[in-house]
Formats: sequence, structure tokens, C-alpha cells
Amino acid sequence: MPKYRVVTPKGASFTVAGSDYSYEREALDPIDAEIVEAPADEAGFIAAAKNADAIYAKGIPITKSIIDALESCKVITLGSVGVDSVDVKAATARGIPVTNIPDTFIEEVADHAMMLLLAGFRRLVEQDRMVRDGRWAEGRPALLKIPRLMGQTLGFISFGRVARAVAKRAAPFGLRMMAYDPFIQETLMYEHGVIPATLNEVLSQSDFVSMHAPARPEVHHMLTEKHFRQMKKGSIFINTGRGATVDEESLIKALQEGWIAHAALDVLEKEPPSHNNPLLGMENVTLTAHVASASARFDEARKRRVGYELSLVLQGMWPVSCVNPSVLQNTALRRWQPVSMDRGPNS
Ligand SMILES: O=C(O)CC[C@@H](O)C(=O)O
Repeated sequence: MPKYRVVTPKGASFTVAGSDYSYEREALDPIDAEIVEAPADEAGFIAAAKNADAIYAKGIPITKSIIDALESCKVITLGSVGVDSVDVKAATARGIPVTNIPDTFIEEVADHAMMLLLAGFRRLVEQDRMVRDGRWAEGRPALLKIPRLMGQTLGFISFGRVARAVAKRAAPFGLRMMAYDPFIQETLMYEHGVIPATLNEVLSQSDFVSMHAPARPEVHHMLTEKHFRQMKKGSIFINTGRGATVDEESLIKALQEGWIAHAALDVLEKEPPSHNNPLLGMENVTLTAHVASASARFDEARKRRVGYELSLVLQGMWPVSCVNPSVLQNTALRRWQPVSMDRGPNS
């Protein structure tokens, strides 16, 4: 009989740690685990996960009811940086470590944010439509109204790892950059050619506002009507973080009433959006389907990283990236390296 029971939602898979992953600082034996695919409904998931030793939480909210029903779970692993799908407070109360992967797809998300910035700025989607609709001659006049990119200001809200990777990409375009992030040292901003700023300064001075605030309750609807009113009339709002950080109704109003020029969004408050979400019908909006992290490399890396975190804990060691590290002190797990985080799980 396998030693461990690991529960995953249907279709989610992970790889037992191999030997060439950069985070592997200790060789691990493959875990002797039975992998159980659980149904996505809460009752079905609880029935399958009750006796689990570990859970891979993908595609299903891991609620307090689920967590309270777990009898022998030693770790809940996430295949994302965002921890909004797990009730971390409930897990902490039960002494269960929750792991995430904050550093596996930084490059992909930064590429995507840069792509949205450029696509929004040069009106890629509108231009594409014009050509396909036989409106070739309309393309040039539309762009004759926009400024040159060089010298425009890019403002970051939150300056974690993804934002820093965007800054590296944006610098060669000649963008002036500023960032609001009370948790990041100003020296780190200066190192990236970014000027530290208040939220008000970022909003009122930026031609592009790139939102990177993490998925945490404290930043739910961090941007509301008053913030969109502070933004420049021709500005572009980019979001590759979480839809919930923005009051979407206010964003829609800002776009409809021309307080800002364009929104380029990979994330929405409700995903997938309902068919009557006004954003879907707006010309001044560029949308992608929460895919910024996706690449063949990321998918592989995610499976390996999730498997690695699971394997560490099941073999008695601290995980690499624990979002509630306080619980580790009270476990019998062996500390094998300090958890390295510069500002928390989403940095
Ligand atoms: O699951 C994904 O591909 C996206 C996850 C991403 O939004 C995250 O929070 O890490």
C-alpha cells in the first residue's frame, strides 16, 4: 500500500521531484504516493481529501469547511503565486503549511504585461479589426492621435518580482518609471531605474499604470472610482495581477466616460466573465483570459515545483515557499534552509 495519499482535483498533475530543478538543495527520493483525483464540488472533495496527507489545490477553492474536515493533511500546495483560492487563515489555525510558487513564471507574466502595454498603446486589436473589416485607411489616422512611446511614464502599483521584470523590459523603450509599494525598499526601485512614489503620484503622473498588487484581502478593491479619476485622461491601465484588486464597475465607468483611454487586462473580477460584462463590448479594452503565466516551460516547471514542495514536507522537511511560515515552527519538520522571501508570498 502506498505510504501517502495525495489529493488533486481532476486534471491537475504534478511531478515527483527530479534532480535538476534549481530549487532542489537536497536530493529527494520519489514519494511513494497514491494520487487521488477528487471531484471539484466541496462535498466530493472533502470525501476524497479527508484522509489525505497532502493536497494540490488547483481549480477548486480550499475553504474553511474543507480545511476543517482534513484529518491528516501535512501540506496544501498551490501551483500559483496567488493564494486567494485557499483559506490560509483556516490552514494556519489547523497548523497546515500552505505553499505557493512565487518565482516560476515571472518572465512569462512580465512578457505578457509588456505585450498588453504595447498592444493597448498601439491599439493592436482595433488596428487588426480595421484591416479585417476592409477599413485599411482608418488605421493611420487612429494612430496619428497618439504620442510617441519613448519618454512616456510607466507607473507600477506594487513592485514585486513581476513588476521588476517588467521594468527591465520597459527600460530599453525609453520609458520613465515610478512605483508605489510601501513594502519594497527604495534602493531596489532605484536599482531598476524606477522612482519611488506615492499612489497618488503614480496615478496622476503615469501614462501607463501597471497593476501588480497581490491577491490579498487587504488590497481587495484597492482601486476605486476616486483612483481612476486621478489618472491621466489618455492613460492606459494594465492588470496582470488579480481582478479583485480593482473595483471593476469603476474601471468600466472610467473607460466609458473617457477618464482613461484604454484598459489592457489579463484578469477580471469574475473569471470567465459573464457574457454581459460591459468590458467585452468595449473598443478601448484589450483582454486576455488570465493566461499571462502560461508557457510550455511554466507548465512543466509548475508540475515539478508542486511535486517538490509536496515531497519535501512528506519527507519531513520544510517547504521552500511557505505562505504561512509561522506554522512551520510548531511542526516536526526539519528546517533545511531559511524560507527566503523579501516581502511575502507574492513578492
Ligand atoms: O494558474 C495559472 O496559470 C495562473 C496563476 C497565477 O495567476 C498565479 O496567481 O500564480
